Amino acid sequence: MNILLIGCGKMGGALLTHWLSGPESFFIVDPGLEIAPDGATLVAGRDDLAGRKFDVVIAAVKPQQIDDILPQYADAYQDDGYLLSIAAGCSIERLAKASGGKPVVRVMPNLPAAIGRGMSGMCASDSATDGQKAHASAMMERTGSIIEVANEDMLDRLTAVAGSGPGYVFEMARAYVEAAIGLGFAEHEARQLVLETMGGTIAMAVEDGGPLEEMRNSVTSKNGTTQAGLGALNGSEDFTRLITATLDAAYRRAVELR
Ligand SMILES: NC(=O)C1=CN([C@@H]2O[C@H](COP(=O)(O)OP(=O)(O)OC[C@H]3O[C@@H](n4cnc5c(N)ncnc54)[C@H](OP(=O)(O)O)[C@@H]3O)[C@@H](O)[C@H]2O)C=CC1
Ligand SMILES: O=C(O)[C@@H]1CCC=N1
Repeated sequence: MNILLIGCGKMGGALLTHWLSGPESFFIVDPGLEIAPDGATLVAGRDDLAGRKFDVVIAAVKPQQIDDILPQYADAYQDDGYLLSIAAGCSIERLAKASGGKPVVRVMPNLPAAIGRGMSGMCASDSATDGQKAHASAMMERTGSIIEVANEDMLDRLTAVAGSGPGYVFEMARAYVEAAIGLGFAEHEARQLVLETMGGTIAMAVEDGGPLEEMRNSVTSKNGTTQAGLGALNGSEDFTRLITATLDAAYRRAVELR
């Protein structure tokens, strides 16, 4: 199976590292790339394809570039080929038009796919076959977990939760480290304390599977240090409101990008 990856930046490149271990042959077009990753073939652009046809074309460029770039490759699909897009927001209708009417599978990955811990969502056009959906899903499973959502609006909501999610988590970790430095730790100590605390806590929550509120309470001694800290963090529910506003803003942006 031949696959053309259009755009091999932060997200496309992260996914590719796991895709390259699969059975497909990868061709990459990205003007910023000088050397192809091991096992892939770099092509300069549309005119460098020598009439080659692809079973899957993957759009991993910015949503704003889709309408300019994808039509250039509209005749590069096999008859039963499909388009897989990871572009935030960009609708199936727009993607189908830009690909010359090909079946479309929209996937929303996230950056921990780089270490095989991605969390993706997927939804497809009515024209996509079960085989095409199963193939896209299997590709994403090589990079972590995937769920199928009922419709595109839910994919845009998933983008706000999981696609952008690592950005919020990195920012929380950054602020947490900054505060630990403020309490007197050296930067490397603060980083270790915070990342091990966050990582260990998340791993425990996943392994336990119980209600997060109960797990939080199991740390919180009456009139103890955690209660004091949580009072400052979310005593008047400001943190809850902030997280809600964060997801709402990201979702609204996904809708604008449709
Ligand atoms: N980053 C993330 O965490 C996530 C991103 N996404 C989606 O992935 C897509 C890519 O985002 P991201 O990887 O962050 O962005 P990047 O800018 O890192 O990647 C886009 C790549 O496309 C290249 N490019 C530009 N023009 C062309 C062209 N004409 N043909 C082929 N390639 C081209 C860019 O090269 P150059 O830099 O030289 O312009 C760049 O390497 C977006 O649609 C985004 O919504 C989805 C989920 C998560
Ligand atoms: O910020 C963005 O638009 C992309 C999509 C999800 C994560 N990064």
